[in-house]
Amino acid sequence: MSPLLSARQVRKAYGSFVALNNIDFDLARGERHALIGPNGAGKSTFIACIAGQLPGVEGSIRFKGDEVARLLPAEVAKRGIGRTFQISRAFLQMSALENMTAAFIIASGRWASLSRALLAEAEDRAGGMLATVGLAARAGSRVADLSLGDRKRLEFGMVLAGDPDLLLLDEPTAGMSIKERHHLMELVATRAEEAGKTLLFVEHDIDVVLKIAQRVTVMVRGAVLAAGTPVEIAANAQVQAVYLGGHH
Ligand SMILES: Nc1ncnc2c1ncn2[C@@H]1O[C@H](COP(=O)(O)OP(=O)(O)OP(=O)(O)O)[C@@H](O)[C@H]1O
Repeated sequence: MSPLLSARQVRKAYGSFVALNNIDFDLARGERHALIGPNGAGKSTFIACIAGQLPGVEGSIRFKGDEVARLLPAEVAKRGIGRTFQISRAFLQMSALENMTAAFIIASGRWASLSRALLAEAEDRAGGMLATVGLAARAGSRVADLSLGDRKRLEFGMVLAGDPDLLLLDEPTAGMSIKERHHLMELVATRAEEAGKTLLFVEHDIDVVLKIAQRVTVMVRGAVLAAGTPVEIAANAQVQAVYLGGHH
């Protein structure tokens, strides 16, 4: 089967600094794929390239066979690529339910013609999604009062509201305790599998990666060092050298 996403010779420079140097990368439909590597390897840059957030991306990124490398973020989203965002300050005073409702209204594309019926429907679906991500009991809580883990669950639910085929998660567990990290990523993996979503995530915790990912790509200094199953990657001498060699 042809890959859901296929990147070829992707290159991105910030001024004279080359952050991504001719990346080749394939993502199979339905797969949970982790992107790992030391700080500054280019992982976030690659995620941003796929999401259409960076100008001047060279090379090819095909999604469902179509070239998406130079589309705007909204166009990329429309084609079925969703990425998580930190909830912005303006929305922190709103409840979890209100944020999730907004996500469903935006996903419906009918923001401009908001009716009572649409609002009720969005609220209903938002309640269901909060339950799906384990936040039913926090529906009325202000986002500002949620724990980091609960906020990340909310952000994950909000990207699921857009019903993308491919979910991009850039360090979804940053700042969380080991236990919380495993809980969140188990939830993400289960929900992604149930909904038939493809998952590409950046994660620094190798234990989480080895448990959750079906395939792993290791990046170092803007290039792909290795790609394979978690077992292959864990046994790869070059990868071990990077992680044990003090570059991490
Ligand atoms: N807007 C920018 N302007 C200039 N250089 C940038 C910019 N964004 C990122 N870089 C540089 O590009 C390189 C890759 O950064 P990127 O954030 O993609 O790496 P990363 O693998 O995600 O790292 P981390 O694990 O620390 O998040 C780094 O050296 C970074 O300093």
